[in-house]
Parts: sequence; structure tokens; C-alpha cells
Amino acid sequence: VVGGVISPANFWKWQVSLQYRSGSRYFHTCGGVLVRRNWVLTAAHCVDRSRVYRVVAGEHDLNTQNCREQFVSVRRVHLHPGWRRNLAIGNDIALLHLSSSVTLNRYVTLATLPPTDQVLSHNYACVVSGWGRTSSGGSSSNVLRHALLRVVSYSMCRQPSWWGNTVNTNMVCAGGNGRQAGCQGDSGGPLNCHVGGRWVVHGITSFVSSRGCNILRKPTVFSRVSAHSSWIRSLIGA
Ligand SMILES: C[C@H](NC(=O)[C@H](CCCC[NH3+])NC(=O)C(F)(F)F)C(=O)Nc1ccc(C(F)(F)F)cc1
Repeated sequence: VVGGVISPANFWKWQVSLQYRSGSRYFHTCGGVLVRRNWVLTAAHCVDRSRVYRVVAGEHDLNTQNCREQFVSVRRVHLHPGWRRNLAIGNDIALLHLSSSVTLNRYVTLATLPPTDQVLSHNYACVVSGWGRTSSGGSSSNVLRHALLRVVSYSMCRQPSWWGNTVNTNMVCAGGNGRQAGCQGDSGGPLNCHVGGRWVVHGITSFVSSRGCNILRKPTVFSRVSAHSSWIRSLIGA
């Protein structure tokens, strides 16, 4: 996250770290969102390589361990059937079936998902969270960070000087002010929006400009969760 702050520990209780094994160690590669005790929502581009994955719930500082973290392996990766490995086509979303269920407690809770096809209006204030880079081309963060990003309407996001036809209606654009942004390593994590008195995950972090993360008029682009309700429900139930 670029232009953000360090999150209070375990504030985003549905945020998980998605990690892959290399040798005998695991490395953070993406964020994820806990949607059931044994299901995690993430970005398809995070998991479309055959690797051994695990998720860590209750995580804050990737470099320290306390009693709050829960480490769970991934039993099966379900890529969205419409994922074509082209960010512009979209469907950059996947569900991870965990090998066991995490324990819900004061550090780990389930995300609230939006009603089908709910679209937030232009300028609605949301928050992106993650352990990704803190500047374009910079290093990632050991501690969870977040930044305020305002929703950019689809009509504005689709303007030629913005994202043009790289974005479609199954995506949410947010930010683009040249200061705050998601960045590499935040992929798969949540766009958290406070709606009706509670935090709701409206987006799954998908892409930023290849010219940099916090580029003016290139908002961070998220898979719109409310566009994928039926697919999500078909796997995790109502
Ligand atoms: C460097 C930049 N990285 C990204 O946007 C990566 C996803 C990369 C997946 C493939 N390895 N996502 C992020 O950095 C995220 F954290 F913001 F989500 C990028 O590739 N941007 C990009 C590439 C292609 C297109 C498209 F083809 F759709 F025009 C749009 C953006």
C-alpha cells in the first residue's frame, strides 16, 4: 500500500496473508479475504501457478510470531471459470478451500460481502489494506498497512486519460489521486468499505498501472465482489 499507515494490529480481521512454499520456507505473495472458516477469496492471478500455498489468519507483522496467527494449508484452488489470465478481461478472482477451519476469535472474523450487484457511488470512501510495496518499485511492508481510496465511477474510470477500455463493469476503480494506491503484494486483498454501519468487502485488489502504483488518473482496480455473488455462493453456500 502506497501513501498509507500501519493498521492497528488485527483490525482487518478478515485479511489473510497468502503464502507459497519455496524450499523449507513460506513467502507472502498476496492478500486474501476470509469468507468462511475454511474458504478464502483472493485474486486469480495470485494462484494460477501450481505451487504449495498456505494462508495465515490473525497476521499483522510477517516477521514475528505470537499466539494470534493461524497457519492453514490450501486444499484446493478454484479459479473463476472466466479467468483468462488477462487482467483487462477481468474475473481476477478465486476461492481457496482450506484443509481445515480457522478458529474465529477477537483476531480472526469473517468478511461481510455486499448484496448482489451493489455498486458504490463516485467518491465513496473505502480503504485498501495489505502487506504490499509502500512505493512503486519499493519494498513490501512487514506489517499490515491501509490507505483511504475513494471510489471512481465506472464512467470516469473508463475515460481515455484514465483506464479507457482496460476496465469493465465487473471491476471497481478507487484512488487515482497520485498519492494513495494498492501496490504489488496487495493483490487478492480487500477493498473495505463502511456501508450501513459495518465494514463490507466490495473489491479484491487486482491491478495498477505498469508505470507505477500511485499514478494520477490510474486508480487501483479491484474485482467487484458484488458482480460474482452467484459464483461465490455456488462454492461456499448462502
Ligand atoms: C505491474 C502491474 N502489476 C499489477 O497490476 C499486479 C497484477 C499483475 C498480474 C500479472 N503478473 N497487481 C498489483 O500490483 C496490485 F497489487 F495492485 F493488485 C501490471 O502488470 N499492470 C497491468 C498489466 C496489464 C494490464 C492490462 F493488460 F490489463 F492492460 C493492466 C495493468
